[in-house]
Amino acid sequence: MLFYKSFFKSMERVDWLSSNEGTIVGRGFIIRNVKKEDLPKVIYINEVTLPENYPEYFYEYHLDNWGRAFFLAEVDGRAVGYIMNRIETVMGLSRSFFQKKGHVVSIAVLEGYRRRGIGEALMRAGMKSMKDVYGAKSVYLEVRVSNDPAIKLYEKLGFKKVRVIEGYYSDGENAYVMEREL
Ligand SMILES: CC(=O)SCCNC(=O)CCNC(=O)[C@H](O)C(C)(C)COP(=O)(O)OP(=O)(O)OC[C@H]1O[C@@H](n2cnc3c(N)ncnc32)[C@H](O)[C@@H]1OP(=O)(O)O
Ligand SMILES: [Zn+2]
Repeated sequence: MLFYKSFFKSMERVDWLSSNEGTIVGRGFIIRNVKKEDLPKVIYINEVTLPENYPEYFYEYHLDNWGRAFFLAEVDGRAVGYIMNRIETVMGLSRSFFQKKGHVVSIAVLEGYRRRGIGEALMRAGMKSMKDVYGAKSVYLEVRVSNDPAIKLYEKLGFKKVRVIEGYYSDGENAYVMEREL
């Protein structure tokens, strides 16, 4: 499948061992698209890792509309991480007037499975899909100003802090908006 072949080539780290239809295989983990029956696992990971939680229909809405940019990471058959994205149409100042922008809505990896490349692989899979499948020209996200691990991950992938949103989170914490071209 061309999509996964070019994804394979685009990896900077050489930790992709093989790939086949619908599945990307990394070192000790696989990344694959989320199916409806996976949503309880995604919701579980979200609830144990992040204070930003959503009703089930919110996940279903993203799965129904941008399911090819919604990924699950598994280790030995256990769901350990996910990335949920959406595509928004914005008015661009250059190129075409209306431009598609990817939005990383939520990403998380279970605590015991961090620092082994899963978050980065989820981000790369999501960005690749938002660009190749959905035609996004850029991607952005919000992140707590105190969330160093996530900010480091995004900076490693070329995201830049573009602005601060005061009091973005329900506990009053500010968010950085971070963005990069695709
Ligand atoms: C848009 C949003 O969803 S914002 C909220 C983001 N999600 C969360 O904060 C949930 C809790 N945190 C997590 O789930 C994880 O820490 C994540 C998703 C941020 C990162 O997932 P991981 O699988 O640990 O990331 P991964 O191992 O791929 O790290 C990739 C790079 O990110 C950076 N990084 C990740 N974690 C850290 C850390 N704790 N300290 C410093 N740098 C880090 C490093 O540059 C790392 O590369 P390296 O290992 O070669 O140094
Ligand atoms: Zn957001």
